[in-house]
Amino acid sequence: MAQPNGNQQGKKIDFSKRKLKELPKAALARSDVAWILDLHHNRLKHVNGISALRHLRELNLSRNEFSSFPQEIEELRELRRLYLNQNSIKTIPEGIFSQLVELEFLKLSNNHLAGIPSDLNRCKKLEYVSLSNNCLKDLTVLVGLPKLKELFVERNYLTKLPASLFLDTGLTKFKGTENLLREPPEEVCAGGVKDIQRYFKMLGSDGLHMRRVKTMFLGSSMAGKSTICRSLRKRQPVEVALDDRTVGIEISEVEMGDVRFLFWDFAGQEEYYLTHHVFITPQAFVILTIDLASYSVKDPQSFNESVSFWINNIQLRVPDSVVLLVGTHLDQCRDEREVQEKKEHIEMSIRDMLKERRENLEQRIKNIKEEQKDPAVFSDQLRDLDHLTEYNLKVIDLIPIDCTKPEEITKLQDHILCQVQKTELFPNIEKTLPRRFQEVELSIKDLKKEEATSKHGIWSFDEILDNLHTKLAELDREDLQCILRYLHRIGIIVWYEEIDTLVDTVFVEPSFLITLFKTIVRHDLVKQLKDIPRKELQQERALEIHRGKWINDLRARATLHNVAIRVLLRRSLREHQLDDEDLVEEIVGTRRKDGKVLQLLHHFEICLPTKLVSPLNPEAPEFTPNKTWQLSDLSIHDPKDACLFPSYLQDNNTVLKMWGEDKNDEIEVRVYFLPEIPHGLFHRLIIKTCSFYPVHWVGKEFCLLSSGNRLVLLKERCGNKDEDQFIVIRCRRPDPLEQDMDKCWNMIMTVLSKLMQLTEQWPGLCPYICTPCRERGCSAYFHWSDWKEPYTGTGEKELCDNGHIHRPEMLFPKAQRDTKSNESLNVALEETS
Ligand SMILES: Nc1nc2c(ncn2[C@@H]2O[C@H](COP(=O)(O)OP(=O)(O)OP(=O)(O)O)[C@@H](O)[C@H]2O)c(=O)[nH]1
Repeated sequence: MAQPNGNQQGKKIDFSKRKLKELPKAALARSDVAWILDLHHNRLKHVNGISALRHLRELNLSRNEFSSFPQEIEELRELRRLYLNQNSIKTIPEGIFSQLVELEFLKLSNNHLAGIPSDLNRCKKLEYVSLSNNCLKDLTVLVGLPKLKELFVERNYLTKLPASLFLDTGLTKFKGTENLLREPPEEVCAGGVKDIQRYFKMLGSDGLHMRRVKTMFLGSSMAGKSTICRSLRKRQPVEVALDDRTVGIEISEVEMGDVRFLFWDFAGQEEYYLTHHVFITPQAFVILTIDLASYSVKDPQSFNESVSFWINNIQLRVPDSVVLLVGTHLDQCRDEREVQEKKEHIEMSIRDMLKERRENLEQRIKNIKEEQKDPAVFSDQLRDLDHLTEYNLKVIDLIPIDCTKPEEITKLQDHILCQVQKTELFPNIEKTLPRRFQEVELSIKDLKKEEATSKHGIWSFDEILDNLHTKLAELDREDLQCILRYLHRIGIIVWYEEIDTLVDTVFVEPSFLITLFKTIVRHDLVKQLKDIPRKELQQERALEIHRGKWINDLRARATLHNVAIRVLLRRSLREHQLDDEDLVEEIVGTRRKDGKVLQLLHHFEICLPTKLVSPLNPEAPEFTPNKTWQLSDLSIHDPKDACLFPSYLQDNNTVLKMWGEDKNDEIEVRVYFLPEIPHGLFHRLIIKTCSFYPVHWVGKEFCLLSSGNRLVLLKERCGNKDEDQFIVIRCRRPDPLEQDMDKCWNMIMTVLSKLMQLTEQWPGLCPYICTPCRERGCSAYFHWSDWKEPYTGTGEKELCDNGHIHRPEMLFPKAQRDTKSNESLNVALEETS
């Protein structure tokens, strides 16, 4: 007979992770005293007999195989907590919840529920309800639950939230992303309960119905993005000079028909890609521009560079987008046949690409299902993969145009308008907004014209509030915060309130800020440094010899001196005729304080503040005898004198010299990425890990971290298009005879947690973790079911598919067997959860 897991405390019976198909008799044996029954991670489809446990307070049936709601639960009248998440329940009959009046906690996420029974409303003691990942369209049933504090409804089909769910209720936590919300829009919901309450209070009964689409123009340099953008704006062809390359991103607003388009024109030059992903946001319309004249159907590189690179990036970062293909330079193509051939080639190749990705995902799901020894262990991973297959990049056929002809611009405009009207492509283009939102938006537009600030559009929060008060008397602080958050999320303004030093700064002209960004992150930085006149150097107390050093350090170490950054920014401001010294200092910074631009670059992990002298090892003993090294506050506030930009790194020599040859007795973990490693991910991993481990060496595809006398090597392997792309994490212990691997695993797990945290910013990315067999030449590997879940193997040794024997501690962290013993993993888990 099945026995409960571990030590039972009388009131709790634990039968989790047992592959059970029936409720075990032993679970019912203590019906008089059992309070908690844990049956999660089994294969249950029913729980016949459970009604015997009349005093049950908590029942956990998550991760089982229920396709219908287990009716017998209605007999459990004392139930407080019920877990039925991660099953396949489609409906819940009426009449069950009306019996469960003591229920306080209900978890039904990850099922297929299309509705909630109306008698759920009788559970007046409910405090927590999770219904995420279902098919719900309406939440009215939940109105009037007096004690409801936390509600989770992400990934459903909700279009509208009931105002009475939020107004004058005790709700404190709400998550509702990835629905089809119009009222309130998702950008308001992202601000949490308080913003939703503000929204409904301001909405009243006469909300405005707005149709607005953020439109992002992506594509290679010279494809014609700016030409299209500017021509659509002017409603006639605009010729863009050949040397007028977009620097960063240009933002503009255009009204076409009854839709307002917010155009974001992204620079196509490679050096700018690193900062693009910050601004590529979900729920946007992407116009992928391709120069048809230079496109070649014979050269695969042509498709890779001008199409597949972009489609992959969009798919990784915003996998649910709508992409319109626009082919420019029609006038420079030979004839209609050439255009048709190229159009068909591009469309067909994209279809193949998307099909291949889908098949790859399906194959992986199939493999896991076939290989699985214990389905419960893999269920999280299967769910993530299933979720990835649900993403559906919608690519609209290519429209070829000649940007030099007025009628072609009109044709493109009509085509764009026609696409955004299609509800199957843009189901929630229309948003309901309180009139106050529009009033504030219009007033901010007026602020942009104010002479004193029109060139930079930088305002303090209080200045904006004061200014708006003259027009909108009863607008309070919280109202304005709620509206600014919304305007920030839709891309009208930039307000990074999460950065302490910028909480009071609102950029009403986002393109100005981005232009400043690009003063530093650009393709021709060395030339920019060379072009600085001597007089401007002197203003920052720099000499010619300093310039030489800046250029050398940039080339050799990818570091840019803070003085150089200040000189470049000053230059850029002067070009914008900005000379108010207070403002300049605020943006540029001083020797003692970083300016706003640098703060933002740090925040987005584009660069890492660094010292130019060799870093001291904080764990080394201090020189003074008998005195231990003090990690004083000084090391934290120590002003840094340069920034490391990993994107400017040229080679790997320093790292390779420090690391020497790879050895077999090191621990190695690999993280594979499907379809590929996103551009900039490795650079950001370098910044994340180097800010954690102050002793480090960096290279173009390598990074070496040191903690005490242990070394961890990170290596990016991009290979060519047909090879798997992965990141290797290796750890070398100081003494090969040392048996205790815990410290090595601590380092690896810290790096891994930072990497997994980063991957969350690319929702279309599919990581796969494994330990390769350490035997030289062996291609076998050990798959990690889930990096957060404990490894459940108990054997003394592990055998690879080719029969090579390994000690488990060389393959998996001890933390995977005993989570509590690994502090850094626990920190990592907290960070990522
Ligand atoms: N003849 C012709 N020229 C075009 C057409 N479309 C764009 N051009 C020209 O191609 C050049 C590059 O166009 P841009 O719009 O600047 O290209 P972009 O994609 O914005 O380039 P980046 O700013 O580098 O990202 C400009 O000189 C345009 O005038 C077209 O359909 N026909």
